Amino acid sequence: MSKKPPPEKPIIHNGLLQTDELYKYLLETNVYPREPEPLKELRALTAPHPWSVMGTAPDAGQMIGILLKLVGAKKAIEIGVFTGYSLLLTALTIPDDGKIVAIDMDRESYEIGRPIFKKAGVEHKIEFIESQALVALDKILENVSDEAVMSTAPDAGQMIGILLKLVGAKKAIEIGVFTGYSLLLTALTIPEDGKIVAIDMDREAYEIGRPVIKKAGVEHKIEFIESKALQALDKILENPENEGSFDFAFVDADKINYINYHERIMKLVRVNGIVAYDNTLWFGSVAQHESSVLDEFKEGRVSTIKFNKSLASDPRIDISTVPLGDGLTICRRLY
Ligand SMILES: C[S@@+](CC[C@H](N)C(=O)[O-])C[C@H]1O[C@@H](n2cnc3c(N)ncnc32)[C@H](O)[C@@H]1O
Repeated sequence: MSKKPPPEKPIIHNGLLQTDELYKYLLETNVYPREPEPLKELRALTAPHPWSVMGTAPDAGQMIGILLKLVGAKKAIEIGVFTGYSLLLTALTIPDDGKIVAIDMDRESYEIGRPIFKKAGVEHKIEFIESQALVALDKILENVSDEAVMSTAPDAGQMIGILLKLVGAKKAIEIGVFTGYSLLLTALTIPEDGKIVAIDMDREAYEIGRPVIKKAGVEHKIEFIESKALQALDKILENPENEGSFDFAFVDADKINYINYHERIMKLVRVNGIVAYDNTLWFGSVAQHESSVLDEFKEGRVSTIKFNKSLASDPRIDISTVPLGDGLTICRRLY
């Protein structure tokens, strides 16, 4: 926008109000006396800009401030930054650990306001993205769906719930927790004095879901182990009392290790107990020719094919692969 020629006539700032006097009255009575110093400074700094009219009007800014407070905003996104009046206002309003993703293709104008954000001590809350907004938004959304795809699919979850009830599971083990969808589902299903050993090397993701687990009143059933799963399983197996002590196991972690997990879990789950493996159809790639598989699925495809083959010929289990979610293979330990 800043590359456009500036307007020939100055534009009057009276918005939809009938007269400049009325607008001036509003600003001088309600807005300027309460406008924080850094915003005043930024407005003054922007005033000589040929496109200063692009800055968010301070009266509208005041309303945005109220809305931010009402929703208790901690994470905000802004499309269209210019020199940053509304951005600074947002940064001044949200808490110290808040975050604003601010998108504008015009870095030059953003740099005008930046020293004031710095001086106001709020620059750490801002992630400026110099980009066309649609491109930036699509990129942000890619990330969200990548993460969302990690969670166990709700239809597979429903089946896990039935299985837990059928085996009367009281003691379960889960490998691959992420934010805890399947973990919470298990915790909600097993009895009050039930126990789940939940293993994941990523505590951060677990902490995202933990408040929900707490609120649901089931946190006492969970023992979270932050560790690489193989190490944690070997440690659990050091105690012979743990052998055959689990009614149910759910595995939803790195595909390359499924074979290794299976050997250990066969020792931990009791005879007649259930083990469910997630993602055993690996986005459909197991039935595709390698040449037509996307690069990011190739490694998982090879591991999954190998794993499925080994389960199919494992005499210690009954198996059934159900096309729920990304493929759920259910095994019952026979001996
Ligand atoms: C698909 S997600 C699990 C999703 C989870 N079941 C749910 O319902 O949201 C996979 C998880 O496995 C964990 N993981 C991957 N490899 C691991 C390993 N070797 N040891 C422990 N955790 C691992 C990742 O940190 C990630 O959180």
